Parts: sequence; structure tokens; C-alpha cells
Amino acid sequence: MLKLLRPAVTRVLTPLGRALARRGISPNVVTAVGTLGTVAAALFFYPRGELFPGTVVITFFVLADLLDGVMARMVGQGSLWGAFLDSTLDRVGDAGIFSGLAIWFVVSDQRVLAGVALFCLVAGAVVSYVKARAEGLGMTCDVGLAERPERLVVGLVSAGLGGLGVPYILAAGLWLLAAASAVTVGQRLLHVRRQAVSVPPRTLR
Ligand SMILES: CCCCCCCC/C=C\CCCCCCCC(=O)OCC(COP(=O)(O)OP(=O)(O)OC[C@H]1O[C@@H](n2ccc(N)nc2=O)[C@H](O)[C@@H]1O)OC(=O)CCCCCCC/C=C\CCCCCCCC
Ligand SMILES: O=P([O-])([O-])O[C@@H]1[C@@H](O)[C@H](O)[C@@H](O)[C@H](O)[C@@H]1O
Ligand SMILES: [Mg+2]
Ligand SMILES: [Mg+2]
Repeated sequence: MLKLLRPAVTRVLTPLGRALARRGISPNVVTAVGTLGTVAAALFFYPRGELFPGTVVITFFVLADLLDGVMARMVGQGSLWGAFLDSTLDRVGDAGIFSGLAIWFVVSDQRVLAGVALFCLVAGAVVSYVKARAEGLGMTCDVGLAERPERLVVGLVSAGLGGLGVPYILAAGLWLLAAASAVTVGQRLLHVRRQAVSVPPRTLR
């Protein structure tokens, strides 16, 4: 659903993308710096319980994932290597965010929430894997309640508000995200199954 914001986001980020490109910075550098910054901020701030500053810094770096694509499209359709790097490093960034939260929950003796954060990490990775595998087999899988932008917005907004002292919001956000991610896995499996069963087996790769 947040995909609908892509044209507006592209308009806002295009001047910045153009300025970076003029300085010789490539989309791949933006992808890599965004991931490194996300992981470093998540593993520095979250385990200390500094949820609000952590979320602000992570949000800054995570937006690089929008900027890299804007920059790539400014000079054409983007590169194959860039597309691969972007998707792969997204998994690394997500792992940093949710493991940072899980470490904080362990350290602060909130074990159930540590489990929920780990579930969000794994379920989010499965959501992405199902799509990548389906596309690798020649099918489509552009469906689901909690795609990556939704997962990041729910995770980051609840962590940020939790860091500001809003009671129960982080727990509520993570439980919601866990449920939405599980539903999304189900939606994607059904979507892929519908396509897969209509293909004669010998044409499968
Ligand atoms: C009360 C709380 C208030 C907070 C309000 C928050 C509101 C929410 C604000 C913003 C939401 C913005 C969401 C925007 C969604 C945009 C749409 C979308 O689909 O984005 C998807 C992506 C990027 O995906 P991807 O990487 O696949 O796309 P690209 O555009 O990069 O294109 C890929 C292709 O480009 C080529 N390419 C790429 C890279 C490369 N190196 N070479 C290339 O060639 C190639 O062809 C590729 O195939 O977006 C995301 O996943 C990131 C979403 C980020 C959302 C962050 C939201 C943070 C929100 C809130 C944080 C609150 C912080 C403060 C909290 C305190 C509360 C008071
Ligand atoms: O499958 P999902 O995790 O919801 O969302 C995906 C992103 O996480 C991935 O990095 C991107 O390259 C895919 O095109 C897709 O948008
Ligand atoms: Mg990107
Ligand atoms: Mg990405």
C-alpha cells in the first residue's frame, strides 16, 4: 500500500539524487552506506535502550534505500548488479534493526518481546524470500499486507514512540507486525500456488 507513495517520494528525492550523482557518487555507494549506517545505528543504539535516537538515525539511513533507486532510474533502468545488491543488503539492514531490538529486550529482561522481535525478523525474511524464489522461477509475487515499507514504518514508528515513553506502543507494534508478516507469508504462498499449479511440471525451472 505504501508503494503508492513512490512517485511522491521520487519527486522529493530527485534533487538530492541529482546532487550526489554530480559529485560522482553511484547508487551502489548509497545502497552500501545506507545499509552500513542502518546496521551500525541499530546495533549501537537499540541494545542500550536508546530507542528514540536510534530510530531517528536508522530512519535517516533507511531512506537511502529509496534514494538509490531514484538515482539509478535517473540514468536509465538501473543495473542488474545494483538491483541484486539492493535486495540483498535490505535483508542485512532488516536483520540489524530487529536483532538490535531483540538484544534490548533480552538485556532488559523482556523475553517474550525478544521472541516477538526475532519472529518479525524471520517472518520478514521469509516474506522476501518467497517473493524472490517465486520471481526466480518466473512467477510474480507482488502482493501482501506487510511489504517492506509497511514493516519498516510499523517497526520504526513503534520503536520511536516507545523511546519517547508512550506505554505499550512498542509491544503493540511488534505484535501487529508479527501477525501482519505471518499473514503476508500466507498471502504470498497462496498467490504463488495459484500460478504454480497452472503450469505443466516439465516447464518448471
Ligand atoms: C507518529 C509517527 C510519525 C512518523 C510518520 C512517518 C510517516 C512515514 C514516512 C514515510 C514513509 C515513506 C514510505 C515510502 C514508501 C515508498 C514506496 C516504496 O515502495 O518504497 C520501497 C522502498 C525501496 O525499495 P527498493 O529498494 O526495492 O526500491 P528502489 O526505489 O531502490 O528501486 C530498486 C531498483 O532500483 C535499481 N537500483 C537500486 C539500487 C542500486 N544500487 N542500483 C540500482 O540499479 C534497480 O533497478 C532496483 O531494482 O522503500 C523502503 O523499503 C524503505 C522505506 C523506508 C520507510 C522508512 C519510514 C520511516 C518511518 C518512520 C520513522 C519514524 C521515525 C521517528 C519516530 C518518532 C515518532 C515520533
Ligand atoms: O518482499 P518484500 O520484503 O516485501 O519487499 C521487497 C524488498 O524487501 C526487496 O528488498 C526489494 O528488492 C523487492 O523488490 C521487494 O520490494
Ligand atoms: Mg533501494
Ligand atoms: Mg531496497
